[in-house]
Amino acid sequence: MILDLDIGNTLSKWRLKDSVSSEIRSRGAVWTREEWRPGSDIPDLDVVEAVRISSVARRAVLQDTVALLRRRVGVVHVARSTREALGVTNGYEEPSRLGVDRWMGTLASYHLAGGCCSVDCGSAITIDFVLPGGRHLGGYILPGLRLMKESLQLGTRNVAIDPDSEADELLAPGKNTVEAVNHGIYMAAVSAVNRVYAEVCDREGVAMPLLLTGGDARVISRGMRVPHALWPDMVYGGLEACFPLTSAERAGRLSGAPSVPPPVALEKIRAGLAFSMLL
Ligand SMILES: Nc1ncnc2c1ncn2[C@@H]1O[C@H](COP(=O)(O)OP(=O)(O)O)[C@@H](O)[C@H]1O
Ligand SMILES: CC(C)(COP(=O)(O)O)[C@@H](O)C(=O)NCCC(=O)O
Ligand SMILES: [K+]
Repeated sequence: MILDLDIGNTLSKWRLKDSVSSEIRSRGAVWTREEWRPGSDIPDLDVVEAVRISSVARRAVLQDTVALLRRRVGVVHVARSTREALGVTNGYEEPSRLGVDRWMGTLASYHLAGGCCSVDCGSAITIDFVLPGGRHLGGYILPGLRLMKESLQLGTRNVAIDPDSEADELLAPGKNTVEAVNHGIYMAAVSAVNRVYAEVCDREGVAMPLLLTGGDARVISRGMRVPHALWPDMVYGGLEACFPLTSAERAGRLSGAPSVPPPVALEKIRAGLAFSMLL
């Protein structure tokens, strides 16, 4: 079995993948914290031959996790943000500073769709662009839904937005504090992603496929005005592409990769942008 770990600021996600069949056997998540407890937090390491890790948690968390895993597992791959990988050149002045989850998501999205926009709706919402040809432009970081809500300190933090709510309802004026907060942060996140996508496509003169991942991807997806695909395993996809271990991965097939709808024509994106400026 292969153990894949995606350690984010809020949740540490894991999944077990069969190294022969490439099937996902199990998955789970625990709150990101200082210490991992094998058995309760992560599955039985006796069945694991190799581990791949993407972590944006504090350095000490990663170091301890790697030390623990190296004692038990023969192969441990730790992903890093590099200047270039898989045909993509990192747009950061200091490439190693780009969050490795963004780098993994970007590499996976480019592998699947070519030039694209990849959005990760987690603790933070990150929006990254790669042009056709592989030049990563850099991106945008804004607070995620939960962080925005917590920062208001109105005692609404534990009332999550139902991911099945209709976008129309979430965009309507709230009639109590919980609603007003939930609808406000939703409006902030969704309009930022829609606007950033349109602005960058306009600026670069190319309509790019759009891919979303992260804990809040499903609800944000409902408010998106342009065609896009959801890819819950996008970060894992980057790990698969960087450290291929199964025959499917070596053939370039990434788990759970969605079919990506073609973007709308650039003229339409520009018309939408021009319209929003007039209001
Ligand atoms: N069941 C859930 N538990 C925790 N967070 C959730 C859950 N469902 C949705 N979320 C949202 O997803 C975010 C965490 O998503 P995730 O992509 O795992 O973030 P990160 O990679 O930053 O840890 C939270 O900030 C919260 O807004
Ligand atoms: C921006 C992030 C905090 C997002 O983390 P997440 O929401 O996935 O937990 C993470 O990618 C990170 O720590 N990045 C380093 C800074 C940067 O990318 O510029
Ligand atoms: K994120």
